[in-house]
Amino acid sequence: MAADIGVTGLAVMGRNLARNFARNGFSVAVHNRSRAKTDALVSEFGHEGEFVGSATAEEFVASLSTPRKIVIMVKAGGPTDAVIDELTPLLEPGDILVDGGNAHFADTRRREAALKEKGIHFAGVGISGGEEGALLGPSIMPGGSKESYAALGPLLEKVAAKVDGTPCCVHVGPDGAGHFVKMVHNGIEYADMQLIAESYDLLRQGLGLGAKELAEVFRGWNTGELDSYLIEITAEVLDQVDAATGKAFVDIVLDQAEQKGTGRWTVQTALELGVPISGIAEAVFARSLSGHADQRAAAVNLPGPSGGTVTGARAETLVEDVRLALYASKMVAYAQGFDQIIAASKEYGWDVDLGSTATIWRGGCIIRARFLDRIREAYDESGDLPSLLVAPFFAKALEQAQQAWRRVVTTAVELGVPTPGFASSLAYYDGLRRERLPAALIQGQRDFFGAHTYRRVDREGSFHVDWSGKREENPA
Ligand SMILES: NC(=O)C1=CN([C@@H]2O[C@H](COP(=O)(O)OP(=O)(O)OC[C@H]3O[C@@H](n4cnc5c(N)ncnc54)[C@H](OP(=O)(O)O)[C@@H]3O)[C@@H](O)[C@H]2O)C=CC1
Ligand SMILES: O=C(CO)[C@H](O)[C@H](O)COP(=O)(O)O
Repeated sequence: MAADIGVTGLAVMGRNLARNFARNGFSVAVHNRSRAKTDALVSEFGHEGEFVGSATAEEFVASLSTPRKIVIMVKAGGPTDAVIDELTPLLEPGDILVDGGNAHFADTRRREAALKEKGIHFAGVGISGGEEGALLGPSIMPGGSKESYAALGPLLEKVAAKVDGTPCCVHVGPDGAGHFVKMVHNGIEYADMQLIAESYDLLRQGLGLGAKELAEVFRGWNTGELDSYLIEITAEVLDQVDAATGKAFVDIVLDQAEQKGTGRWTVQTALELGVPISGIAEAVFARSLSGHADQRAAAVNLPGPSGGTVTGARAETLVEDVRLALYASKMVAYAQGFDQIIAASKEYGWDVDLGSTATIWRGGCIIRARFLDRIREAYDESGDLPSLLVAPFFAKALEQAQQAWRRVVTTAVELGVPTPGFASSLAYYDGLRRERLPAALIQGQRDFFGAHTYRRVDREGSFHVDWSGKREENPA
């Protein structure tokens, strides 16, 4: 019998996605470059559903019902191109190739355009949730044509996570829209993780709390507004004890955060689109700084406070203040991420629905959080919000949090605890709400040294001052 869907690339994500399809009643053709992973999947999990294992790409393609639907789950970049190149000559017009990896959206656009010429649909589909999500229900962000989604959608929606019965899977938009939204998801993931790490660091330094006590703090936070997957797993990580040493697990892990590239892409793309995603950028840079071990070792004795505990009234409110600072900074990260999606949607004509995007992030993915319901409501109520932060729910929450946020940044600065995420998010917030910014002075400087011209607050047009002459203003 011909299989309903194929999965090629059977490492942690592909294997579990294939099992998810099979557990949901689809027959699944499975294939991997090296045969061992295919055999292992069929022998270990064959009882979970109907799998058709193939040793070669030819067998794999031949085992699928037409039009073929093939999900590629391999390393992003060259490996994805290699798989596409191997499969394409075996496919027919109307077949659908899905890239479920973390591809750069520009690669997806290039691949879709090339395959379109051969009549093959190419859909870049963001998938989040890690190993467990792929098996039990990920958040799925499909791009590609409406036509490809008409065929793929029912399968993807069946295996996606569900929240209140709604699948965390909606057609995001054409060509690279799905992978773009997944990239921004990962950028927000970086920001959220950095903010949580700063909260942990400041409370540990400022109050002298141990890892187990901090696990309890995070567990408590997870019952309120901050309820989210990342807060939940933070408590688990902090609770973990290293079997070899009996120390807190977090204390035996090397403090150098790695990255595979999606956070960096988010920032690079934001720079190109001119969108200030400063909180996300700080999170990427904080990981980079952590990895500069030699510089850190050389700088360790530079002057400045190195921790120290907070006492008195400030100590009593620090946990709640940090919770509020985390909540407010997290709102900024999401607002910046959504701004970036809006900018790309306009640039590429994707028409991404922001409320639906918030809906698909409510479950299954790494950034799933209770407050995504509020984001969905905000964009459903007003699709052209100038910033998420001005939506009534968020404006009110920021009002309640902003004084605590300032106290937290002040405390961190006094203690010498680096909080780039909190500080830059607060600076972004203050920058947005400032009636007049010092950008006017920058314009003056630009006009002085480079005759770059400026606009006036009281008249239309561009102007230039003859700085090296009589310093008179002339229309540019
Ligand atoms: N891991 C995670 O939590 C998440 C990963 N992703 C993305 O999903 C995709 C798969 O991730 P993951 O499961 O972690 O696997 P990896 O990213 O570790 O990729 C391993 C898979 O890629 C295959 N592969 C590598 N090079 C080639 C090549 N040149 N030709 C053919 N196949 C090749 C490997 O085959 P072989 O066994 O023969 O070496 C193996 O099946 C990636 O794009 C990743 O970014 C998305 C969300 C979460
Ligand atoms: O895509 C993901 C989740 O949605 C991965 O977990 C993500 O790639 C991890 O990124 P990094 O290794 O850069 O921290």
